Amino acid sequence: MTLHFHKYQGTGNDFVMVDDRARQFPADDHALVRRLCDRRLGIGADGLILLRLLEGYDFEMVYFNADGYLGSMCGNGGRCTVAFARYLGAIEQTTSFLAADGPHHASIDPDGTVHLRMQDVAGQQAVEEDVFLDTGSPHLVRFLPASSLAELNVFAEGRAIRYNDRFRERGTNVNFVEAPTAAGQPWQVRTYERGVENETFSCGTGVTAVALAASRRGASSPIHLRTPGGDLRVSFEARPDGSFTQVYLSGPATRVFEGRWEEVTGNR
Ligand SMILES: N[C@@H](CCC[C@H](N)C(=O)O)C(=O)O
Repeated sequence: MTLHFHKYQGTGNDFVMVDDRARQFPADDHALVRRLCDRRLGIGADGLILLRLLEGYDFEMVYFNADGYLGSMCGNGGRCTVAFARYLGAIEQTTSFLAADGPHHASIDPDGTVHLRMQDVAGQQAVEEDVFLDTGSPHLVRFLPASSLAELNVFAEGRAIRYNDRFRERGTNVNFVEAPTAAGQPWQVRTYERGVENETFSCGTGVTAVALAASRRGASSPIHLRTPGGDLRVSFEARPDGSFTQVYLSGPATRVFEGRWEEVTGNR
C-alpha cells in the first residue's frame, strides 16, 4: 500500500493526517494505523486522522489513537484538522465539521491560531481528591502541590489510574496539574493519554478539562495553560447548574512535513 500523508502537530501532540476525501484509506485495518503511528517502525505519531467529506458539514474528522483504534474527541487533532482543511482549500477562515462527539465550529486567525468550539460540558464529578469530566473524551484531573509536576513520573502514575478498578474497562486520560503561583502565570499540565498509553506533549481535551476544573477552584475564563509542548487557552461560560457552555480551545496547529509511505517487506 502507498499512502500520501501529512504530519501535523498542535503544541507537540502529533498526528499523521490523511486526505481521505476519496475514502480509500482502510479504516478497519487497526494494525496498519498502529504501524503508521509507531515511532520506531513507522512514521510516528500520537494518532492518525482522516479528513473525509460529509454531507451537511465541511468535513468529518475520523480520529484514531496510536493503538490503531478509533478514539473519542481529540482537541489538538481537531485544531490540526481545521488547519489541514484550510491547507487543502476545503475551507476558508471558519468551518463546521463533525467529530466523534458531534458537530464543532472553528475559526482560524491570520497568525494560524485555531479557535475550536468544544461541546458543552455537563459538569464534573469528584473522584476522591480528583475531578472527572468528559470534554468529548474522558479525563481525570489531579491537582498537585507546588513544584511537584516537573519531577512526576506521569507514565507510571497515569497508567496506575487508567488501569485501576474504576477505569480499567473504559479507560480514562489522566491530567496532572500545578496551579500558578503568581498572577499572569499559566496552569501547568502533563497528561497520560488513553490509546497512546503514554505521556504526550499536550492534550487539547485534557487542558479543557483542567480549565473547567480550575474554574471551580476560583480561576476565571480565559485560562492560560502550559503543556510540555506549548501553550493553549481555554475560554468558557460557567452556568449556575455546574455545566459549561461556549467552551473554546485555542492554540497553534502546524503542518510539519508531508511524505509518501510505502510498506516495504524484506530487504529492499
Ligand atoms: N490528544 C487528544 C485526546 C485524544 C483522546 C484520547 N486519547 C482518547 O481517545 O481517550 C486531545 O488533544 O484531546
